[in-house]
Amino acid sequence: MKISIGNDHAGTEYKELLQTELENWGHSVINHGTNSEDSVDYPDFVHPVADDVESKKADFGIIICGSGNGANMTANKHQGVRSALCWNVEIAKLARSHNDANILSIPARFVDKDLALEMMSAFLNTKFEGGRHQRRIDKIPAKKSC
Ligand SMILES: O=C(CO)[C@H](O)[C@H](O)[C@H](O)COP(=O)(O)O
Repeated sequence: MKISIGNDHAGTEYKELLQTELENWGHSVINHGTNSEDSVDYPDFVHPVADDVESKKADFGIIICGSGNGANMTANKHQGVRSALCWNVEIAKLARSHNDANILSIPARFVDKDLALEMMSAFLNTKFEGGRHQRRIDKIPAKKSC
């Protein structure tokens, strides 16, 4: 699969680890993240990932910042993006099986590296269940007021 990845300075070390693992698993990675630990602004590195997912240039996105929240909020501004902030393996599986999430947001300062890898594996290997969950995600987009 094609995976687009983005991170700020808080996620650089995790990005390097996750990118290496993704490539070992045979995926191709588009790296939009900073490669330095110098302070940067997460939207600059997350919007390109959401663009890739929105345009279907990538199958999935992985975004990493300190708490995962800023990255997640940024990604969810894009149409067709469902970004999920995850902090354990079960939540990462549910984000796919129930929410059909297409971006995984990882809080690098609150999960260790092994857990980040396990969540990424669970996320990429879990299928959307459809059915009642499809009906619900169809209702997520905000309706325009008159
Ligand atoms: O903005 C964030 C929270 O949603 C990200 O976690 C950032 O990584 C964090 O705010 C960066 O903080 P820093 O003190 O500038 O390193």
